[in-house]
Amino acid sequence: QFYWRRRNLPPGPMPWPLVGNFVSMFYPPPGYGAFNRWTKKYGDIYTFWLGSTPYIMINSYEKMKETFVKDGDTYVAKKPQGFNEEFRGGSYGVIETNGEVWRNHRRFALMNLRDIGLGKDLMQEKILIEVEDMFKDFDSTIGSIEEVDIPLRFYNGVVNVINQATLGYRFDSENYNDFAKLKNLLDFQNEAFNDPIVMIQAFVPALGKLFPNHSIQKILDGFKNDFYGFFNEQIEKNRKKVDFDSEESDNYCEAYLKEQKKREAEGDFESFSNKQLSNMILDLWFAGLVTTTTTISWAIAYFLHNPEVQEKIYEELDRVIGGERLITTSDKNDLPYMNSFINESQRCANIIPINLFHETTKDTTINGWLVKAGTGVIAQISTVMMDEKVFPNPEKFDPTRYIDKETGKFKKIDEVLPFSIGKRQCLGEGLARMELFLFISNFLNRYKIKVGELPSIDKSNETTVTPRKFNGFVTRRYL
Ligand code: HEM
Repeated sequence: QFYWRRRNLPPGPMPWPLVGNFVSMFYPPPGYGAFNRWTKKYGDIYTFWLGSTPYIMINSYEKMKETFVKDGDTYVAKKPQGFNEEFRGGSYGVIETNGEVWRNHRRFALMNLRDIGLGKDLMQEKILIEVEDMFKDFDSTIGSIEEVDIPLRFYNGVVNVINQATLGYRFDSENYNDFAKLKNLLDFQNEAFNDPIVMIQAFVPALGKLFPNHSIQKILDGFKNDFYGFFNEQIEKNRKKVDFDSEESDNYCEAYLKEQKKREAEGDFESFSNKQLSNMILDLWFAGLVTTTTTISWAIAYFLHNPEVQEKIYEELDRVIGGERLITTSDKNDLPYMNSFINESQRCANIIPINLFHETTKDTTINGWLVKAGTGVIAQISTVMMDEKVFPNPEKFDPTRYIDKETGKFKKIDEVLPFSIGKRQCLGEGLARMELFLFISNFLNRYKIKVGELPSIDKSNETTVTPRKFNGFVTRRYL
């Protein structure tokens, strides 16, 4: 059957019965090796099978532009995944929905992010409050003989940014227990999905029955009530506080509840439902938290591994900032090396070894192959970010790749696309970029870091790219 179906698809690695190419993807983990190998062998378009579903992989920036950008509407849909709909109780949220639901809610979320301050200085102010809180926390550890968990401090800050943006409040000492409970759930979920037997069930659900202790359904059931319970409780608290007469909203939930009321008054009880709201908050929370914190932890790990990078960063900060004042986005253009460092961290951390699963919305042609509507397609960003033609010696961490030799300014390279490409490009890109810049530059400006043991930057022991864990000491640079 595979043989028959493969005849009409771009050539690629031979799939195995039941699992397709899933197993080979982990030789070696987390998958870059296999995708690179196949790109070299079959070119920038080939077919990869997950279980019995084929996905056409797009592996160069040029082809991504031809498909996901120039013909965006054909590549806009996500391929529905059964386990996801079962978890949510239907098709809800923004990450996995299609058509009108997706379009309306993506637009509304983007508009709201802008309104609550992304386009103005308001979002920056909120992030800088978290930066200062992180400073207080780090400062209190100075002189202690115990090493501190450095990535955890960033995690706390990023959680507060996303919680402020979605629900309008931050976690502090008074509600720390809520946060601790939530963090346990998130850690549990992250670890569970690092197990290949769990991951493959997303594509071959029947395998769950063979491995009852690793059943994806059991794992999802284990935390879904707690997650929805937490978000629903916060939504109801918010509902009680909303001033429905005011046009201004301070967070996503408040704006949503106002829109809901407006639509209900017009007889529309469907499009802004309560269930959609809890799923939207879940999506924004999940998509925004792990990605950003994982990237920051890798950036600090690369910093620790590269003394020459440390020197250049400190030299630029001393020259341009020259003291402990807070760095803001208005300093961004004057810190080309810092921007290059963050860019290279995103490229090398390459946290999404296989991008999200799309499908074609109509019959089309890819590289001369006729492709039917509903065929899986993936913009394989991790391969493009390791393309040795664009990034010579791609394994090397080298921020100078982005420094223009003549002007000394930051130079954008299109192939660095951690936020993906096309109509479903990351909805939180603006927020994430602001967070990465403000958290990382302010931290490195204020502190010197010393760690007993360098964090590992080897990814081959895990099936996904997980946050780096490390402890160390910090001291103030200017005191
Ligand atoms: C360093 C941080 C981040 C990275 C690397 C990242 C990366 C990505 C990628 C690769 C996609 C998939 C796009 C595709 O389907 O091709 C995506 C989608 C998405 N991201 Fe992010 N993201 C980050 C931060 C955030 C933040 C902070 C938020 C929330 C405020 C967010 C919300 C979303 C949402 C909602 C989607 C789905 C968009 C849609 O389907 O229309 N992300 N992100």
